[in-house]
Amino acid sequence: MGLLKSFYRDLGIDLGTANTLVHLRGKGIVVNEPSVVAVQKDTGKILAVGNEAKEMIGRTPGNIVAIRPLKDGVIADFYTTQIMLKYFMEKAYKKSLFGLKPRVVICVPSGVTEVERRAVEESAYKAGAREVYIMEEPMAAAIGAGLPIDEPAGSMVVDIGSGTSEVAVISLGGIVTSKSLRIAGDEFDEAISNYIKKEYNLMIGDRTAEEIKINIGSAYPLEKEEWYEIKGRDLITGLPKTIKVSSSEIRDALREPVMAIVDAIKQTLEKTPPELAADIMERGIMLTGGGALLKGLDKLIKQETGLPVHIAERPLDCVALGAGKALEELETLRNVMINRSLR
Ligand SMILES: Nc1ncnc2c1ncn2[C@@H]1O[C@H](COP(=O)(O)OP(=O)(O)OP(=O)(O)O)[C@@H](O)[C@H]1O
Repeated sequence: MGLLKSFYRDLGIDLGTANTLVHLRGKGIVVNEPSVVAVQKDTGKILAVGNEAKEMIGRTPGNIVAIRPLKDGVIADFYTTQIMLKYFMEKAYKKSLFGLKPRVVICVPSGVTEVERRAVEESAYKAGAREVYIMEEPMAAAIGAGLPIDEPAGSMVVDIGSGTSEVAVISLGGIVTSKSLRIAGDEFDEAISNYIKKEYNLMIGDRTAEEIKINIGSAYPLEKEEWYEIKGRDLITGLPKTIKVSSSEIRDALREPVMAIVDAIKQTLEKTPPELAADIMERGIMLTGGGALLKGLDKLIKQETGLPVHIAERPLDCVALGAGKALEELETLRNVMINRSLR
């Protein structure tokens, strides 16, 4: 196979806590599935991965459990991550990886330890990669959002995923200053569950909490406040119960984790060299990741920082698009990788 043809096997992977996206060179994003694996409890046998696994949960006998092998953006279960990664890579090619041995760019949160980074690298090799490049998520997000990362000017990207939020200032292809916090979409869901439990004695599931967040969750007062009906289990009677919650209640419930992200942005701005801060004042802050879709988050950040705030065109796809682009322009963007290793 010719060198050029072999490049078309390159994969850019956003191995996310909630979703994994795979970008295949020349094709775009070809896999976008939940980072979930269905496992038989007693035998530990893996029954399904991704969409299929998510669909199985709750609809099958109780001995099948859902595992999210990543927690807070890092690998919590190495073996399951490796199986999941292999499945998604094969799905990207629509065939077995046997003999393909692709080059892979895979993204990790900027705050990870050496051990956590190596675990990601190792799982990609075990899944069948030939060459692995590790890239920091905010860098990939910035490239995917179309920010001019190699210019000698400062750009700020805030990537809010489900496990981690990353704030970074980028200039000349490098991260100048950054902050990574393990507060993101999952903590928003948890804050909603806790609020409903405390105020209404109602137990709700993770999916319901996420549904509430997506439907009526907000960070800034809405033009028209909304109501949402939810079903759960009454903690006192043990019986099913339905209640209605308002968007303003949910906004209050979300205040703490949302403000933690706003504070991280402010702290990063304080550490930013003045020239780059001046660039950011002009260009504004770019929001990426699913959390960027929380209603009014852009308005709140604008109010709190006084800076213009933009939401990326495809916030959920930015990291995978950026990883894919980095592979396409490997020669010019090589310096944006943390490391490259060959087997
Ligand atoms: N419309 C929306 N409003 C608020 N949150 C949303 C919306 N759509 C998706 N989300 C949230 O975005 C998060 C998923 O985002 P994303 O796919 O960028 O994260 P990830 O890459 O899986 O996580 P991480 O980068 O932390 O590993 C989830 O918490 C999801 O609930």
